[in-house]
Amino acid sequence: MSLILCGFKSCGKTTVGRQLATRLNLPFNDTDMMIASFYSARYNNGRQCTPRDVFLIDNGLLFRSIEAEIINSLPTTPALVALGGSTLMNKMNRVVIQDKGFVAYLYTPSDVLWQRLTAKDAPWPLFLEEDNKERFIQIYQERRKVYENVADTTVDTTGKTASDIAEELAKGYDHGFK
Ligand SMILES: Nc1ncnc2c1ncn2[C@@H]1O[C@H](COP(=O)(O)OP(=O)(O)OP(=O)(O)O)[C@@H](O)[C@H]1O
Ligand SMILES: O=C(O)C1=C[C@@H](O)[C@@H](O)[C@H](O)C1
Ligand SMILES: [Mg+2]
Repeated sequence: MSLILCGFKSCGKTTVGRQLATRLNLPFNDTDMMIASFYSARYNNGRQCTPRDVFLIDNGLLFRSIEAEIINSLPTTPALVALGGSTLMNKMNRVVIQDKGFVAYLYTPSDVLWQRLTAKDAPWPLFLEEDNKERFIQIYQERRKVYENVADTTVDTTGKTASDIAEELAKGYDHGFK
């Protein structure tokens, strides 16, 4: 069974996912990184770039279209998948993902996320022109409902280290999430 991590930007999908993949001995598929690799190979003569670079090309349009392809081509064999923060805002992606494996939502309180997002040198593209907390809270609440609807389980990450969260999920995986 594949285990798929979803949640808001900076909740820890990549950090936890990498540790969990090692712990469960599963291949790690981080869709944001796959988008950047796909773009580098197909459009950038193999020159490396970040997911953010791809996002900034046309305010996310190309990013979204590559993302949909990547989601469709995720392996059918067991893997650990870390999604992007907005992957599940697309209905087709939601349908495909729910069919690909067991989805875990990493719930993180908005204040913790706000701190992480505003502490970064490279802010989230959507915030480049709208760097205000009210807008962030609105997006947070909209997305939270979607994550909760899609996910098969929720892990409250409050006060936990990435390795605590990875261990909690690894135990759930080992027991078939019963
Ligand atoms: N449980 C945690 N406690 C403290 N810091 C954390 C925790 N999980 C992740 N972080 C930190 O938060 C930041 C964002 O983590 P990460 O990149 O894993 O998030 P993400 O969900 O993959 O974000 P994105 O949606 O941008 O891919 C990193 O600096 C990471 O070290
Ligand atoms: O929350 C978002 O809107 C995003 C989160 C990242 O993981 C990337 O998928 C991209 O930067 C968009
Ligand atoms: Mg990530």
